[in-house]
Amino acid sequence: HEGPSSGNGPVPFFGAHQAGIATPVQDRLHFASFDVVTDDRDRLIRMLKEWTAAGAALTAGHPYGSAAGGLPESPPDDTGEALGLPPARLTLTVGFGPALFGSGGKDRFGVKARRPAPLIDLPHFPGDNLAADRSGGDVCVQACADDPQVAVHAIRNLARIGFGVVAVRWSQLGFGKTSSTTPDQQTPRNMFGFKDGTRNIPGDDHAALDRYVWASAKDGAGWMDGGSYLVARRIRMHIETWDRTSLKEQQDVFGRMKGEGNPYGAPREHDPVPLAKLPADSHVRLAHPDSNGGVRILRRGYSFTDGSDGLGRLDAGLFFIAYQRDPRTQFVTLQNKLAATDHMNEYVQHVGSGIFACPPGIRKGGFWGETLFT
Ligand SMILES: C=CC1=C(C)c2cc3[nH]c(cc4nc(cc5[nH]c(cc1n2)c(C)c5CCC(=O)O)C(CCC(=O)O)=C4C)c(C)c3C=C
Ligand SMILES: [Fe+2]
Repeated sequence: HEGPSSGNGPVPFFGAHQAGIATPVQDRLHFASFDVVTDDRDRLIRMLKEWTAAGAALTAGHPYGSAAGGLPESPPDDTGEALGLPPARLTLTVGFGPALFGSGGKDRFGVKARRPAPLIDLPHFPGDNLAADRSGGDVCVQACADDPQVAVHAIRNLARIGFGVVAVRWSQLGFGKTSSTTPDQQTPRNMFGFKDGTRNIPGDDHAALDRYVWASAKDGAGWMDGGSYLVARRIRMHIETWDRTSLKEQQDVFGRMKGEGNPYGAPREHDPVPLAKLPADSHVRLAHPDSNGGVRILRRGYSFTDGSDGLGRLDAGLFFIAYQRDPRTQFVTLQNKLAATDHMNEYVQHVGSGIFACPPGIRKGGFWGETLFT
């Protein structure tokens, strides 16, 4: 796989693909969605160039500019709370939402004609209860690191640099990665206590990445060649209900055993899934490629717990992140299937949503979004 799978070191910032997609999953997430608050295309481009310079510094473990040695009369360039911390495998992944390309007769930044066909407005799915203030956005940044302070510092400083050009619309902290892109590691567990990420696309399976994750110029939008489409869903999990549910019912929901993580009808976690042995409405049977014409996605989600909800219930769940080549045939196909009959729907609800076109990797001397804006 690309980059180290543990340790405090840096993950390369420049390359053919953005880091944070196929690179090994870190422990922590700070995901931010921004609205662009100016109509000035040149200002937006200038900010993306400055974000790029900052991204290169921060992912290498350096402050962006001066944190404590600058002019006493000015606020420091860098806010400083990551001084002395290692890079912690920080990755920053940028994406562009549908609204950036304009709607109706408006073409805010002169890119309307370049909106890629896969960057759809997601349809309403049965059971969705989406909050506007946790959905959408013009630009997203996924910051992942093994230290939450490093991920939060990165988003905070990008927001600071972007003042006057972008404003945070919503953001989400995550912990306890729920999927692995390195199958040699132990599979992490989600808030339901189940191993999550067993059958994910591994970050070193280049054939599968080319087929299911990396967009291609052949798909229509040349500027997205080597990029990927990100779908994010804030999925609330009804923990208290789940915790009163029998072990058998919990296992029936997934069609996998809670301890080992093996599928019904097979002894080991990574054994092929004997689909006919799983309940017809189980999550794994419904999400499996063989139930969906071969469709696969790269999952890279995190658990979240944002305290309690004021009614004594944990405000917890899964911040689901999936990367794919075309959401129309991948996420939408799967979510239509799951929303209709997944047994898990008794215990979860989708409350936030976003879709973003993540451009290809940055070349040295280039900038985030260069292929879109030039
Ligand atoms: C639209 C896609 C998916 C959503 C939304 C989703 C939500 C979700 N999933 C879990 C827990 C598990 N999911 C597992 C497997 C799995 N899930 C999806 C897709 C979505 N999940 C896929 C494609 C797969 C793999 C299917 C396969 O090929 O077998 C598993 C089993 C372990 C694993 O393989 O990862 C668990 C557990 C939760 C809790 C959740 C929303 C809260
Ligand atoms: Fe799942």
